[in-house]
Amino acid sequence: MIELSEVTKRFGTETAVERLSLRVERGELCALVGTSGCGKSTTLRMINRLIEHDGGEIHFDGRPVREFDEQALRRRIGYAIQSTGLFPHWTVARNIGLVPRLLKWPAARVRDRVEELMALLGLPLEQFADKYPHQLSGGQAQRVGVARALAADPDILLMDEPFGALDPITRESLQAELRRLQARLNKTILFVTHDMDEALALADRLVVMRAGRIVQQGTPLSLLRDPADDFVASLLGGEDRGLKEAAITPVSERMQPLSPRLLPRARVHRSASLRQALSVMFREHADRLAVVDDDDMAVGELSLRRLVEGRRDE
Ligand SMILES: Nc1ncnc2c1ncn2[C@@H]1O[C@H](COP(=O)(O)OP(=O)(O)OP(=O)(O)O)[C@@H](O)[C@H]1O
Repeated sequence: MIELSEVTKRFGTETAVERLSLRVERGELCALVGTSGCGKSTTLRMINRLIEHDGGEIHFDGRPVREFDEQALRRRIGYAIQSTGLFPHWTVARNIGLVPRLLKWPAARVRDRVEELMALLGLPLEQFADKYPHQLSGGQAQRVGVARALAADPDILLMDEPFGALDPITRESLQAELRRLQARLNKTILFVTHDMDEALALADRLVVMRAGRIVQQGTPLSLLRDPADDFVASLLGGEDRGLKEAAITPVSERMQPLSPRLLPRARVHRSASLRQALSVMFREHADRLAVVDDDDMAVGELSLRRLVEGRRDE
């Protein structure tokens, strides 16, 4: 879907990205992480040619991006950024319909698409369609930005901290929306974030960059368990790595069958994370939990020992 081979970008004498090779497969959600200034945004912007690369090759759908007409390329690649980039004098509906209108979709189809996206992103039409960006909260504006990026149904979404600067609750609900969209629409997403928990929770693949290069890539679990060096280990959370691993491992993976022993009162849902289970144990002073389903029926149990040692028998 997107393939970067030995891509380099220099700004004057400074090398922002150096011989970077990366392949993002169709339907994959890939997160770029790394310290400030390591070249994440530059990498993203070279893909849709907001920045031209100096060396190497970038392919989109099997063709070098240089061969595409720039505007045509950008209409096929959704782009959402933290500052949203909405046009201030346009209504929400007009902002969302921008790319479909540029693609000369008939007016009725544009209208239907805008309505569909507003519903998808939890922006009720009556309430938001005619508002202007300055009348929106930060989180609502970011939803509009994501809706606009999705409007022409691009196969690829590039997202540069689209949920930055949001409170944790709004952020979590937008992350959940992104996961749903990803599952439903099978988009290829390349995502830049500073929030390691966000990257670990959302990404199929994590790509760690340092000084313009990739230092390690793999699934969140593989990187947490086996960071290539101290830099990766500390970026992923240092001594908190264990808890971060627990946060992305569901209880259902470690749960044991119900034993004949009396079921503990403290309980946790089967879809909760091991980190949440640990938190319940800590709060309830319990070393064993009942694992329950949506109907609050016990479907298994989880001991502290099993939670902690689970990996031994994997
Ligand atoms: N237009 C530009 N002109 C000159 N230097 C630039 C330009 N854009 C980026 N750079 C430099 O290139 C390097 C990489 O920048 P980039 O924005 O890609 O980093 P980043 O990893 O996205 O950083 P952050 O996490 O802080 O957003 C930085 O050192 C930056 O100063």
